[in-house]
Amino acid sequence: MLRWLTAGESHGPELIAILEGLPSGVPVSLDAMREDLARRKLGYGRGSRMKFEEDELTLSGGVRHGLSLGSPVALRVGNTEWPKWSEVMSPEPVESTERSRGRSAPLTRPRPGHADLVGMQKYDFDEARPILERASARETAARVALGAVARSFLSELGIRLVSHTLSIGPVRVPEGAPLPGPDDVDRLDADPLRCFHADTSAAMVAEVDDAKRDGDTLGGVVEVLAYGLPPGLGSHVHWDRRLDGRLAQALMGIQAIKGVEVGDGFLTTTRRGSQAHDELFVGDDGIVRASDRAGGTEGGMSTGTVLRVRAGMKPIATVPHSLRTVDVATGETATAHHQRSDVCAVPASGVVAEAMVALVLADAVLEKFGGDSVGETRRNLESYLAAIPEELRTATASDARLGETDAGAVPAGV
Ligand SMILES: Cc1cc2nc3c(=O)[nH]c(=O)nc-3n(C[C@H](O)[C@H](O)[C@H](O)COP(=O)(O)O)c2cc1C
Ligand SMILES: C=C(O[C@@H]1CC(C(=O)O)=C[C@@H](OP(=O)(O)O)[C@H]1O)C(=O)O
Repeated sequence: MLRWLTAGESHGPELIAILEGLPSGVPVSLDAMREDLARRKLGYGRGSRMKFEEDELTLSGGVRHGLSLGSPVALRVGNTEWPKWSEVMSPEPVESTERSRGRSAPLTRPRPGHADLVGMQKYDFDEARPILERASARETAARVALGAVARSFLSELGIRLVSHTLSIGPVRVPEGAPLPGPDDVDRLDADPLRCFHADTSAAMVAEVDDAKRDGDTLGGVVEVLAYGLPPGLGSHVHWDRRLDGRLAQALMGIQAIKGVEVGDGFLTTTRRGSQAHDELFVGDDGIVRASDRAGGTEGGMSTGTVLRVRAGMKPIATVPHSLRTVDVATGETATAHHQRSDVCAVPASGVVAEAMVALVLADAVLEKFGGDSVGETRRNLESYLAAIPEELRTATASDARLGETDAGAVPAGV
């Protein structure tokens, strides 16, 4: 079992994360983790904070000479902006006069769509600062750093992930556009919206410009693909063991994600049964699925084909053209507080979604194959695959196979 926890506030000194249950022998590279942290800052439409704030990553446990030890991996993502916030976010009490000025001024005009108001009700605060600090997606930096470790473990077993942007507001990748493979990550990261379809990406840039001009914000949809999964991760036997359910929870657990789809998702509900499923044929290397509408799971288990999951993000809640709210200090109608914000953070959400999918898959792999060292996990995986009787074997998922099926087409509707 793999467990993970994060702690830390958006403007605090650092985020802290722990990953428990990782076998020994997994390459853990600070450079690879920093690369993923840099990827999370990408995306046309992110706010100014992404430019001046640095993630200062350090490893505090669980790794020696570049390899995991089997003990909990502990890491810190320091925040270079901390000196400016050390009074506002001081863990020590501060004088009440200091509490009322500048950055410390109470935030009493909660933003609709953010955690501000309900958080104040629930945690008994009279202003939003103590809530927004943890509700902020700054926390996803810690998850992405952990996700890099999970990805390294998975890649030791031949499992590789990629994410891309499917839509920004109303602009979406057309039906039939090719899907990215695991070797397309650099190309995707070079695109302003992490979109695999160049013409759509240009239209997305225009959409972000438009929203920014209007003082507005945008959401969208990202998709994560996992290549090289074995069949049988997760289980049909109990609701909380279903792989699709676990993925949905992990993706919905990302700030602002409001919908998750597996495979063709809601589109499948509009099809007749004869057009909704992936028919089986005898291929050269075993049973072949003729399509990938299901997105790589059946009965809550991975099928061994490419996993395809999507997450839909609502538009950023801190709308520059401020939304109407109530000033809870005066009881008067007001406009919601706004200092700065992202116009669109969908590409960054794709990188976070990739991290969450990696963590869930790594957990499911360990549940199925165990192993205190990565070598043991690999041996167990290989012997499981070798023990599947010839007549039940499916051909291994690969880019080439995906290209031969209709899964290469991006289905309409999300
Ligand atoms: C990568 C990322 C960046 C975000 N940036 C902002 C932002 O700049 N301003 C904002 O108001 N919300 C931002 N959000 C969304 C808020 O964190 C989210 O709206 C808030 O937690 C409430 O959403 P919820 O109802 O899903 O929890 C961002 C989310 C993600 C994933
Ligand atoms: C700091 C990050 O994202 C932040 C997430 C966020 C929110 O409300 O979720 C609001 C913004 O912060 P601020 O309100 O301080 O400008 C984003 O910059 C990050 O992703 O590293």
